[in-house]
Amino acid sequence: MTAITLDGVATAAAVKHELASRIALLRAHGVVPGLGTLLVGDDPGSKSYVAGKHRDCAEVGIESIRVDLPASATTADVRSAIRDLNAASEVTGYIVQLPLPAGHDENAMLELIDPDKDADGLHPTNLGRLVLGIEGELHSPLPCTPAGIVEMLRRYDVPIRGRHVTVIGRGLTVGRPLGLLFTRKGLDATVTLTHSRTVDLAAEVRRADIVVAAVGVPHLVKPEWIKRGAAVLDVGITRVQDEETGKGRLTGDVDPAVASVAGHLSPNPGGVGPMTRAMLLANVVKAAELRLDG
Ligand SMILES: Nc1nc2c(c(=O)[nH]1)N[C@@H](CN(C=O)c1ccc(C(=O)N[C@@H](CCC(=O)O)C(=O)O)cc1)CN2
Repeated sequence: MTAITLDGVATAAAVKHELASRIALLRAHGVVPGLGTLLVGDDPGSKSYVAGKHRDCAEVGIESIRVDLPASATTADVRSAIRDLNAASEVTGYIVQLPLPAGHDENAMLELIDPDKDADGLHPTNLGRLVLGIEGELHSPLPCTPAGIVEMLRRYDVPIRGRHVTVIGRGLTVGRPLGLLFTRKGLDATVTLTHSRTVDLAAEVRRADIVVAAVGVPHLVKPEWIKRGAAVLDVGITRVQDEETGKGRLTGDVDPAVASVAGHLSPNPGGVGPMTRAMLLANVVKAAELRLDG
């Protein structure tokens, strides 16, 4: 068996194409969607992700507003930048790029974001609505990586209802919200959320129809852990040095040999990452549409 590739680049391109016409309609009605980003420090990964988000905005017609603070920024500086973004009328939604440098309390900073401008769905009000299963009029943006994973499975017709999902990693941006999303009414999966203290990780993965690996441990997930035909989504990414070339390259949490057992496999890079970015754009557009309706 060779797994079908869950192509995040192509799927994200399709999502962006669909968004472009909605953005044109918003603009025709005088609503200009604007994404703000707040980046603190000079982590190379975060810088590259933020740059990508601004490129995506330019591609689809969303304005983007960039606020960069040096690594030496104090918590008071970050607080003040968040207050400014809450007040800026051209910013219809924004994100605080994570992780923040050591010494900043991420949860406290996320709590300062105006929930109506929370483009990442990480404010406690929006995460709370996900817990409560509130949908419809009280629009809550979903965290981008979980939303991207579900969207990709949907577009590849991978069944979710009644299926067993094992998520590796309980982080704020992926594992925790993904467990909530998959168990929501309408998606109806059964989820095992594993973490560093899980006793027999291989056994938990072996029973899964869908496996999501989001820990940042290169090639942790082995082919012998995978049920034949399962869908495997490789989210964690690590920068490693290539032994032959000595150059830096990116590697995922899933051993490439998993392709011989899985039914579907997302590459990394080129899988869930581009979908994360596409779902951020979708959140910004949705929030702008609600302004129009309201
Ligand atoms: N505020 C947030 N911070 C972080 C989030 C998030 O959703 N909100 N998620 C991750 C980082 N992230 C988005 O910010 C992100 C990660 C990866 C990609 C991506 O497109 N990756 C490419 C490879 C990119 C490269 O060459 O370095 C891929 O997978 O093909 C986009 C966004 C943590 N922080």
